Amino acid sequence: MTKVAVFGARGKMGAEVCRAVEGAEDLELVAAVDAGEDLRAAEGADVAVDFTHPDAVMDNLAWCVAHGVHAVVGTTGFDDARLERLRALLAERPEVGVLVAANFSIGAVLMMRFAEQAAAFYESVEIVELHHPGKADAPSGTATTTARRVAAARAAADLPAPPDATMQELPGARGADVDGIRVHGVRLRGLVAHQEVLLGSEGETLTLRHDSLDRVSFMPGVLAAVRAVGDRPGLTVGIEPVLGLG
Ligand SMILES: NC(=O)C1=CN([C@@H]2O[C@H](COP(=O)(O)OP(=O)(O)OC[C@H]3O[C@@H](n4cnc5c(N)ncnc54)[C@H](OP(=O)(O)O)[C@@H]3O)[C@@H](O)[C@H]2O)C=CC1
Ligand SMILES: O=C(O)C1=N[C@H](C(=O)O)C[C@H](O)C1
Repeated sequence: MTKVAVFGARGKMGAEVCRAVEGAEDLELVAAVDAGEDLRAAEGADVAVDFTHPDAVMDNLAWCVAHGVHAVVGTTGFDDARLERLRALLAERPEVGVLVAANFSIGAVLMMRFAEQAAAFYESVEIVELHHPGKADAPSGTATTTARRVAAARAAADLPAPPDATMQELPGARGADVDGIRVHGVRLRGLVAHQEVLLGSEGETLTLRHDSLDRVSFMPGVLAAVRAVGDRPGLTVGIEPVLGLG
């Protein structure tokens, strides 16, 4: 049995993860910790799963690494600087594994890969992410990750910036600029987590869309990561390696 602690256990994702762990025969939920509660409840855990808040996650991970607890992290807000800090923490405890993923749903992982593959073939690309109105961060971690991967693929293909004649705009009208890719955010009651990648060239467009209609969509990826992280010392970014996607 792998002993699992959940941080953010009373949140939307944390509660779903607690249910998924309790329903898995090879996993045991040993701690369910929420804001203001003592992380020491997780001391006996093999793996901690963090779905908290971008402001809280780094302290939680510092605690995990210091206590030799592997971690699976869904909380967003990981830029290069944060990943570097995490690598530095892990260098002190090289036996510990931490897996950070912007999105644990299989469809979203595939969407990001397909967008990266298509990027070199289209002059234009923009991303629209659509989420529930309780989301704290914008753009979403998934949209930011997608934009960075698309931008890298375009750069590798020597593509110039997407065409855009805008000379005059209200602030925000053209979305956020992530590595030169425009990302637009929608917050709407009734939504869970959705994204469209719009690609266009002369005479055609390609739209890649993914919808998480229920938070159960993230659970197969989270459980696969929980089962794998103990055998992956150091930092793993994304769930592709765990899914055998290379
Ligand atoms: N990678 C992925 O596949 C996914 C990632 N996410 C990300 O996961 C994060 C959480 O999302 P969601 O569940 O919707 O958010 P919620 O606000 O519903 O849940 C977050 C929970 O964490 C609690 N919390 C805050 N600080 C701490 C702390 N220091 N220790 C323990 N618990 C804490 C919050 O308590 P309180 O409300 O009292 O502050 C709340 O109960 C977000 O960053 C989101 O973007 C979401 C879905 C999928
Ligand atoms: O806050 C959410 O809900 C989600 N957050 C992640 C993100 O920011 O990409 C993953 C998914 O989009 C749901």
